[in-house]
Amino acid sequence: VIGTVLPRAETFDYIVVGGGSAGSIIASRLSENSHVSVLVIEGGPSHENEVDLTIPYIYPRTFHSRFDWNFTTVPQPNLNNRAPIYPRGHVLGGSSSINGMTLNRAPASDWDKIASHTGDRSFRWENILKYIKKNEGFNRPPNTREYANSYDTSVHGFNANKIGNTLVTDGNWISEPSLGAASEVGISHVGDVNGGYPVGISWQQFSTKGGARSSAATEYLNARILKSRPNLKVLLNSFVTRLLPTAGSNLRFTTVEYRDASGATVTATARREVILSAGVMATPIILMRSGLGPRAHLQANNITTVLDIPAIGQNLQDRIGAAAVWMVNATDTDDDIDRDTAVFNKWMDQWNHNRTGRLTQMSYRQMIFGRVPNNASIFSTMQDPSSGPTCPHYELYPANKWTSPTSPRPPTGHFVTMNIFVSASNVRGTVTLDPTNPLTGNPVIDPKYLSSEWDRYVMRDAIRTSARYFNAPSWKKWNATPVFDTSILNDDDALDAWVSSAVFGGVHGVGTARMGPTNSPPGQDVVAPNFKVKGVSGLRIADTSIFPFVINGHTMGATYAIAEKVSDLIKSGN
Ligand SMILES: Cc1cc2nc3c(=O)[nH]c(=O)nc-3n(C[C@H](O)[C@H](O)[C@H](O)COP(=O)(O)OP(=O)(O)OC[C@H]3O[C@@H](n4cnc5c(N)ncnc54)[C@H](O)[C@@H]3O)c2cc1C
Repeated sequence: VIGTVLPRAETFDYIVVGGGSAGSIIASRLSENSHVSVLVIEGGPSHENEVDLTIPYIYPRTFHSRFDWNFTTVPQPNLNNRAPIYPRGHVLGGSSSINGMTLNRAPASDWDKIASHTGDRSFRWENILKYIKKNEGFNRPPNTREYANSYDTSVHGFNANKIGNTLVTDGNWISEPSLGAASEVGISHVGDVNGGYPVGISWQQFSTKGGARSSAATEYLNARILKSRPNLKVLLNSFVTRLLPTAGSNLRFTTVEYRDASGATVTATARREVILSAGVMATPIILMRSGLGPRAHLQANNITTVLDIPAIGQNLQDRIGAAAVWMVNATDTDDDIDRDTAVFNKWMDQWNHNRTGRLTQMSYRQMIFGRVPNNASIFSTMQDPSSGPTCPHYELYPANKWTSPTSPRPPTGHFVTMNIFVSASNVRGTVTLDPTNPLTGNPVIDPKYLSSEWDRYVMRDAIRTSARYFNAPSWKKWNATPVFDTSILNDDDALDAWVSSAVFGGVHGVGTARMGPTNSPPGQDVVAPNFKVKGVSGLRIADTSIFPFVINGHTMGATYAIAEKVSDLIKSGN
């Protein structure tokens, strides 16, 4: 059942706040039991029949659209005071409906680190894998060239009605120099990026199915499911302002206040629990508006503190990216798809005809995860913040076209862009209330990008590695030529200055309602390993905000895994 306004008398066992990547899965799993009633309150519209959310290649059209909350960060001093965009999905399926569809899981050692941090072994890689598989429908695209050692079936799930995970194995021109150059500069081949040990070069996997986006909404809250479950209701275009203590106890948070699609401010109360899944930005904001958060900050915004939880809105971690562009003499890059309508229309016709061709995926074929060398000078002053020797410090992601968002594409020429991400960042930023409008204003996002020497060091090392890769023999045939001044590579200060101008921010934020051990001191962490908010009752959080530290890969897959896990916990009465 889908709607925009709720009949007042209706009550539910569970209310899920935010029908996003995690929320869609949780609502769907809980309502598998027809005796349990579930309400989802989602701020955005439906994903159904929206072409920009369906055709993988054109996904950037969703930025700045009605499907994006359109957040920006505060000006970042280390980015020449630029304030990058911080896109978040404002639609059923949340960010999984607008994201780039790169399907990674955190490396095995990240999960093991979460387990040791929380004291809960069920987060260990070998234990979380069952939730990863439960969520997945792995498939190879049909009729494409098979590359040796490009996937490992033992780490995948094969569930037809779950998130499609499609391996890229097509022989686009870029694959040969990409794999060849990696091997020439000593980057090892990884049989499956999602096998838990991603350091090296591997074939990309995308959350697509049959040439179209496969999201938490398309698989878990699609029209078929919504129609067949009278016990599941989804309210769209309904903005949750805060949670209210439920009558009888000021520490039981099972009442949700929201502004419905008619503009009325109303409440709904769950008989059992509220699950807050509004994402890394909105979850801490909703908690703070509810009187849960750092006391001084709440006071400054005229909000009465119900429980002082200093960790809320703190510990924001992300993976920033920068784009370094190289010109090539190949003619089969994706640049012409973007700048020549006739070329785009040709591929569009093919997609419309049978959902095949270039628009079924993004401009990526391989991805490289790397580490700075063990003997790097940075380790004399700084501890390695990564989760261990098999955890990446950075990611290199070559795109078969010009993708730099900080400089416009030239009208002619063909390009390869190396997207460079810092993975194991040790920067921690904040998300706070808008002091001019604490109840409905946008989150004030300060990720403190590049504020640590570690992040700057990793960025430099990654860029230099990418230059070695493009200078390797396999790229000679394609005459790979940098579009930036390579003299910066020999000068740390010049490289830092280039990075400041080229970084485009992050989209993999975590940590603003972080999970900690059951018995950690009050306020240090927000949720316990069972996802329950510490110190209050009736409330769990399940979304990217709970991860205690940066996920060293793209975050969607890890979010799906915890959504499956929390659903299981709730269903089994834990
Ligand atoms: C542009 C972009 C590209 C990305 N690319 C990739 C990628 O290629 N691979 C990858 O793994 N990860 C990617 N990510 C990151 C990944 O998508 C997110 O980390 C993940 O989906 C977050 O899941 P979530 O459940 O925490 O939040 P979301 O999926 O964002 O869900 C939150 C939901 O809550 C709703 N909501 C928020 N506030 C309110 C409110 N006040 N009232 C009611 N509803 C509310 C939102 O509308 C949304 O539906 C990308 C993200 C973006 C934005």
